[in-house]
Amino acid sequence: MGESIYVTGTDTGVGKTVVSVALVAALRARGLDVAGMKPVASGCTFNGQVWCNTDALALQSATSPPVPEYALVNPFALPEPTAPEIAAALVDVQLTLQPIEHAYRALAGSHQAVVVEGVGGWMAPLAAGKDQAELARRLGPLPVVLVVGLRLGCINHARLSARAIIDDGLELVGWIGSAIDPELGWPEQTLEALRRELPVPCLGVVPNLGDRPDGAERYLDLTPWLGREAPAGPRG
Ligand SMILES: Nc1ncnc2c1ncn2[C@@H]1O[C@H](COP(=O)(O)OP(=O)(O)OP(=O)(O)O)[C@@H](O)[C@H]1O
Ligand SMILES: C[C@H](N)[C@H](N)CCCCCC(=O)O
Ligand SMILES: [Mg+2]
Repeated sequence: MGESIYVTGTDTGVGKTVVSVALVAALRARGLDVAGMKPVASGCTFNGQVWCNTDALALQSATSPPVPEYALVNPFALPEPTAPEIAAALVDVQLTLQPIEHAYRALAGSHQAVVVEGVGGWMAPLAAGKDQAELARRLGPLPVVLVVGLRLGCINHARLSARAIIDDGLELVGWIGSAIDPELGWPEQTLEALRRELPVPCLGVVPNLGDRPDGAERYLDLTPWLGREAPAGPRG
């Protein structure tokens, strides 16, 4: 389970799903059986049987066989596209960590690694008083990767996020840029500033891939993460 990871981002809509799917593919290319997971998804549609979310479906289809049932990939499927605590309250759901841990353990039992996509940015709570840090800790602790959506303002958001993850006592193994804004001015200089200011290595920069951002794994280099000296202690 040394290759399992928690994927967070500088905000919502910054490329976490694009990168999470790419991480599943990149780890599979290294010969591992890998599952993707989106424990809490707000913004779901009813397919006639269950509520489901496009991020979770993308992660489920990226998963190595045996493909797990949807409820393991996404234990909390909340209809409205808003903060989880609001989305949960709207359908009278109590969001707790236990069902997420149960689903994660099941995935980790059938696969060698699990890529877990978080919700929004790092400080978006899962529920009142329940931070994502608590979940990442409980699932491992899992190491964390930060997806930086490359747009104006991302240097500040990336530095704040990195500081918060490290302050929360989690291991931040690297960051990955995703070029969500094709109009961003001075992209190379922005990347240079991110490389200089962030205290962890860059594991890749996904260029703007247009309307169908598939195949992002070819822009990742996981060596600084997987080749690192892992800290002692329990791992997810
Ligand atoms: N490198 C890229 N090239 C082109 N489009 C991209 C790229 N990265 C992300 N996008 C697009 O930006 C949008 C947001 O990306 P994505 O859904 O991965 O973000 P997210 O952080 O997972 O969002 P959420 O918080 O809703 O889970 C999507 O439409 C996605 O296709
Ligand atoms: C609906 C959206 N795509 C995400 N699933 C939820 C983002 C929650 C962000 C909460 C916040 O930080 O204000
Ligand atoms: Mg997503």
